[in-house]
Amino acid sequence: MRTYSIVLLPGDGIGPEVTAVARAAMESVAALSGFALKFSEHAFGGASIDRFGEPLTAETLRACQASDAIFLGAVGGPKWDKAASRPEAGLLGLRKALQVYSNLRPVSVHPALAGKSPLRAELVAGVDMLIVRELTGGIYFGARQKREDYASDECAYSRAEIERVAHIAFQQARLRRGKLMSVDKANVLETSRLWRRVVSEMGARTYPDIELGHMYVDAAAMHLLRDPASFDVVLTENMFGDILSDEASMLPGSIGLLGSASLGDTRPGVFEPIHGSAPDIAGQDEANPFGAIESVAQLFEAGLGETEAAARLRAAVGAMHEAGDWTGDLGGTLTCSEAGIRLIQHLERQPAMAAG
Ligand SMILES: NC(=O)c1ccc[n+]([C@@H]2O[C@H](COP(=O)([O-])OP(=O)(O)OC[C@H]3O[C@@H](n4cnc5c(N)ncnc54)[C@H](O)[C@@H]3O)[C@@H](O)[C@H]2O)c1
Ligand SMILES: CC(C)[C@H](C(=O)O)[C@@H](O)C(=O)O
Ligand SMILES: [Mg+2]
Repeated sequence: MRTYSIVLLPGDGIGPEVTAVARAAMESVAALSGFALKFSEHAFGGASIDRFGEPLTAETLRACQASDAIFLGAVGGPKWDKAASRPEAGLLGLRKALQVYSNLRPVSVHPALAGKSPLRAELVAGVDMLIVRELTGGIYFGARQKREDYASDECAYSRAEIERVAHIAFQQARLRRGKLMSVDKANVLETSRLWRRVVSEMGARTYPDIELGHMYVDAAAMHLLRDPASFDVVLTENMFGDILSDEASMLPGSIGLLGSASLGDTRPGVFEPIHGSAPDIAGQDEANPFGAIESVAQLFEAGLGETEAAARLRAAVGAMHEAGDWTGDLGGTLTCSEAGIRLIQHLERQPAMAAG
């Protein structure tokens, strides 16, 4: 039987809560789809600081490198805000070490969710976009200085770093509606001027079939709310992508819904919901696990090539939306763990439904 090794990094706050649901869903789908998963779980982020004094140990990194795919819950929290090495540094270290330079964050609005957005239902109806965020460069990884009354963070990009993530975005656009919007701040930043020049050259030379546009990030933040359904693939650098994807999570109505795939040129990829550790609701079994579940669907599809398993999972989530089976952030009554149990019930009903 096909067997894959999966590393689980539950992390902190609601991370372990959504990871428990993700693991149960993975086990259920694997059994239904006829493959096996071998899990190993490791402390990561704040949990790893507490046990080992650092957010990402060499042993955890080795286990990740030897796996087929990594599922990550979330890291961080006020407890470690003053730690010498923060939980978030472990996350950045993992992304860099694995060279997962492209982060794919799909944003779509299931018809049953149209009334859940703070935007009018008719504005968000039909939203289906993919944010491709550069993940291992830019200001997150530039040189830093820190003195008592002065600090600096450098933002740098090379042509090669821009080209490799832009290829991913152009190729995704080909698989979708053929539109790519590159977002930068080329009216101010040198890195953005290079970004725009490189992406434009690639569009003209290699992807003339793709309808390529450019927007400044401030205008993009506005257009995302004015006409979100007009976006197909959005390509942007590391920090702009972080910010725009949290903004875009309000189109379907909750940050708890969005998943992501962080991919490099080889396995393993890292699959994680876009939200954080949510200290305000941690420990209360209130978190929405659907972002984690969407990340599992991406793990199956982009990480393992198990597309049928991903489809099963997404169909079960769709059935839950149709039934109004939601957690409190969407106005539902389910706890996080109840949502997980309900999801597995929907999954197990599927084959019978298909046969009947
Ligand atoms: N990938 C990651 O691990 C990741 C991502 C973002 C933030 N963080 C870290 O998480 C910590 C908290 O950050 P924050 O509060 O700015 O962002 P957050 O995403 O944790 O929470 C923002 C708000 O969204 C809500 N929320 C988040 N996920 C939810 C879910 N699944 N269901 C329902 N509601 C949800 C929270 O309750 C909170 O009100 C920080 O330490 C931050 O660095 C980690
Ligand atoms: C926790 C933080 C380092 C991380 C980021 O900024 O990339 C998070 O916000 C995310 O979106 O995955
Ligand atoms: Mg973020």
